[in-house]
Amino acid sequence: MTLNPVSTPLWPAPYATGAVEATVQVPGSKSVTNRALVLAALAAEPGWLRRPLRSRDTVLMAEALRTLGVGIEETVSSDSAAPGSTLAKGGEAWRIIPSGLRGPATVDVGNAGTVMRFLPPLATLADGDIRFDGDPRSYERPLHGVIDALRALGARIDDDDRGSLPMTVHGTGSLDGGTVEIDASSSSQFVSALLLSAPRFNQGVEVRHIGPRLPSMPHIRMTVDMLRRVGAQVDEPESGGEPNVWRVTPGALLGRDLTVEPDLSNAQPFLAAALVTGGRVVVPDWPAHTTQPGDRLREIFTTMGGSCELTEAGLVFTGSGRVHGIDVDLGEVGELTPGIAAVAALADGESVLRGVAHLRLHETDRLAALTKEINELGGDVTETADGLRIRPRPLHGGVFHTYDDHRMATAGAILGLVVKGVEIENVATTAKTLPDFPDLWTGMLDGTGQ
Ligand SMILES: O=C(O)C1=C[C@@H](OP(=O)(O)O)[C@@H](O)[C@H](O)C1
Ligand SMILES: C=C(OP(=O)(O)O)C(=O)O
Repeated sequence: MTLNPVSTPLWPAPYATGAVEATVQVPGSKSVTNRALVLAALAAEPGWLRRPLRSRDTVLMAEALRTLGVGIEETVSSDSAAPGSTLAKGGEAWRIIPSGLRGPATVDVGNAGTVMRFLPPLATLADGDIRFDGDPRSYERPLHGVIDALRALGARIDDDDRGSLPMTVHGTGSLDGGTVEIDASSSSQFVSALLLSAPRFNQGVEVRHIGPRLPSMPHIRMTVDMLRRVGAQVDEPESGGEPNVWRVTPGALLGRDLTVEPDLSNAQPFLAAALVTGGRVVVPDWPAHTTQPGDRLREIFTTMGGSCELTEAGLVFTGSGRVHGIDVDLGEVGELTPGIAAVAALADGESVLRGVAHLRLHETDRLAALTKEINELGGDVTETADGLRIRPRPLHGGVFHTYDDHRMATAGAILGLVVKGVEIENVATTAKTLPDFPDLWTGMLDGTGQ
């Protein structure tokens, strides 16, 4: 793929003149918010979503569901935490009122993998035609697994034989469901998409992954866990089922009251700030148990030189002043790769990041983008067949292009903390999952003496 840097406003990445010391309240998880919206829309009764993430990806999901007839009422309450929750008080709560799904309608997926993959199965349950369109990049991201599977399960989809967007799902109000084989090696979201709507398919679903290694298993665990919490019956490999096979039984879903955890993958740049400056960052409300892949940062950033402790105040992450290289398979936690690559470029030794070939089909070709942008600041990164080899070298300032990728922008900001003169092109792209990023970042540095 050719990377075309575009010319948009530059954001001078703040330089930290000392060790970062801060507490950062990280907004809610994109993956939890968008799963919860889909499950609530399919439920048999209204539900609540507290402290949802409000970002481009989640607003696109909410807007799409509204277009299909679902009621989503937004309230700002003085106490949006569920009773008994340890989460700080205040924030938003969304009430989701399911109703018969209907077309004709057009869904804008933007460049949200969760919207473009999770909603076509739901659209088969709508009465009428649902057209899906999105950003130019959404046309290039893999969707064939969802389209082919839905056809095999009884849906009619018009995609002009492209296997990608734009496309129209001709909803008939129901889907047979049944057994389907898919190759989900390019995105775990194919599996999650089919499972999430399956309780409403006439026969439920049996999804069999056939093909090379499936990425992002924690995200599939999150899907299974959230389905079970709303009353669905799911059989899966990790509870004694057949490897690579998931089964969902048809049945009504409950309307729940769910409080969204902070987005642990979006906690990454803040933890990285402590790591690369030898400082200390506290992330309140870090869950003791979670399916979020970002929880792996505790182990990965400890190997890279920091230490962490889960306390009443949240996760306390402390840098040691040294950053070490790492040899790690990130296949399960691919979305952490850009931030780990940025830290690795500042380490005292070589890093090899493996198992993430599928990142070439994320928001941008992340392997090419990281290689090009870190090298343009003086780095030495090479692409391997399934990842990156990073040999740290002294870096210098320059423009860090982001290619409409939120995680490229936050990776550039990590570098800018310790490399003077880094300018991030289009930092606004962080709005995909973390709209307040520039303010959160400068707020973190207030008092650090930048
Ligand atoms: O299901 C989800 O919420 C996600 C699954 C992963 O997708 P892939 O399996 O396509 O990498 C991850 O990278 C993405 O950020 C979110
Ligand atoms: C890959 C990502 O997003 P998406 O949900 O669009 O796939 C990501 O957030 O890193």
